Amino acid sequence: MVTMMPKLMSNGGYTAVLGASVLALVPFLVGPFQVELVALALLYGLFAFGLDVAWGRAGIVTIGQAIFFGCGAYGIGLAAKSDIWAGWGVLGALAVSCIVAAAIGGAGLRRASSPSTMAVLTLAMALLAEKIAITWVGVTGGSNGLFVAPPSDANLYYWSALALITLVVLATKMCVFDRRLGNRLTAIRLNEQQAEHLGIGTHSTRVVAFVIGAAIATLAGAMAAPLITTVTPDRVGILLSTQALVWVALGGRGTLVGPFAGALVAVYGQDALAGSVGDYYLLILGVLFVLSVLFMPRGIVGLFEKGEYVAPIKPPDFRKPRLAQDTATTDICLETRDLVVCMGGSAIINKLDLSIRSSEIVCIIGPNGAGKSTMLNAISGQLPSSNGTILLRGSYVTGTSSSTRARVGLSRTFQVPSLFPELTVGDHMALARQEGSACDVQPERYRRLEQMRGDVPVGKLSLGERRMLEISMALARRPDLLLLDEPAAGLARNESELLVEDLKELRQGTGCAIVCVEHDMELVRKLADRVICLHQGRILKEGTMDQVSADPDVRRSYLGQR
Ligand SMILES: Nc1ncnc2c1ncn2[C@@H]1O[C@H](COP(=O)(O)OP(=O)(O)OP(=O)(O)O)[C@@H](O)[C@H]1O
Repeated sequence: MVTMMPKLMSNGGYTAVLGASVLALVPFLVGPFQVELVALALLYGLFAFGLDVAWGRAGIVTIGQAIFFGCGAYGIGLAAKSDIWAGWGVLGALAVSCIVAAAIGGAGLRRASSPSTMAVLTLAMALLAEKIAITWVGVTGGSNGLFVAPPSDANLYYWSALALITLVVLATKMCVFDRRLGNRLTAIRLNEQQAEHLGIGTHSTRVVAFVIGAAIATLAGAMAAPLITTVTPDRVGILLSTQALVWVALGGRGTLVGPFAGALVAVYGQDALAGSVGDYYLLILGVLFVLSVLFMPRGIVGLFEKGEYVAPIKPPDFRKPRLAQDTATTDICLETRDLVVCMGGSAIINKLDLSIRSSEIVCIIGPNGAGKSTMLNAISGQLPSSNGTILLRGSYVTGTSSSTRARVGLSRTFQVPSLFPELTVGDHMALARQEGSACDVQPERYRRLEQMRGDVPVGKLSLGERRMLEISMALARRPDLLLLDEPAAGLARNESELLVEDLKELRQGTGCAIVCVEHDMELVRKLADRVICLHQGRILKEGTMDQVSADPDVRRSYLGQR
């Protein structure tokens, strides 16, 4: 079995340790001023690394990351002002940062939000934080800021900073990137829709990543405060936030050393060019950002990258969440009552009553635009229903997310296979099993696909193989109900016939109920226990294929077109 996840950077941990060992020699090579400059650049790198957890790994566009860096710096400034142990300043700043990040993430990363929501929210928060820092003179010192004594021993401080950075980077790699959370972040970044349907709570996962990034930035800010010496409002502001974005883009998003490389280049560039280009340096930085996004999408590190790291996945125990139970639990697997789905002001699904038994294979047919895909989307939680109820295995799931429904036992596939670009077949299955079960039941053909094509990226698969892989992933959860949206579309006749055999083998082996939207009437005839013809969002006729196809209304509205 393939148990590897892709590819985020080459031998990341070793690179980090090797880099730290080389950097430890810096105090032997340069004077105290330069040592402090390198320390500050590395701490900016740590700040950018925190940003990269949010942006590079979780795809969260944040324009106000300096709020958290500044929070750490002000924590130390306030501790110095109050003459208390600096550790209290760090702990207080961490607590404030995590709470603020959780609040911003909770509000800005909801399912209904677009990426720009988070960008605008963090931008507004950074402007607000800067305003507060300027006006709350009694606490923050206003524009004059707070003084923090510089380190008495530059070399010792440098090594302490380096140790902290190495520790944070390795801990983040081992406890986040190489673990289940890291795999989830990869999945969400590559294909959020499929991640949801695998059962990954995309909202909570992203919020956790954002909070981790904020905590790292806070630590960086706290450690940098004695090097900055005066903590002023610009430490929480927009300029530093956008500079950090440039550092990450320049160094390489989603890599361990990229944010550090970007920060080092930028800080040293600024130092070297400050005299000659003055404020134009920011313009140069902006141009660098655009160029690196356009021509070096993986930044400086990407230029040297060969392989990427692989993280073992430990498949968890399969658990289904508890939901409110309906009183009459039967062998009914799926039930919709008076289901209404409105889009563009009209009811696409109109008071649909549907009942699917365990182990039953039901094919949904109907003319284009009848609402078949909409029905699947509403049942799987991708579309909200406007009215009515949906029960899965007797549990009310109306209004719940796709990931919750996946955890209750619903899996689905899409008209166009929804996979994770860049990942291999083995990666897909490892990810699906991480969220599902290690002992899933797969038809023979699917097992062979995984064994023989495990290392093949999905982009190189045929349509038939992609469809098989998508179904195979859906099965990793050992679902009670499998929804298939036109699984035979684009397949050759012999592939469709194999698909029928696969689905029957699956039903036989697992007792899973299957609801299959399909236009291929030959396939429907061979596969279905029951056929439902949908028309204008309502059931026009249901029964065996012979009963449905003999119905005059069905012939007029649908079969006449075929
Ligand atoms: N986002 C949307 N906003 C408004 N109307 C929509 C939207 N998506 C789909 N519709 C409409 O809903 C109706 C049902 O679409 P749906 O895709 O569910 O039909 P279908 O039965 O699956 O058709 P097909 O067999 O062609 O896939 C169509 O008339 C379509 O135009």
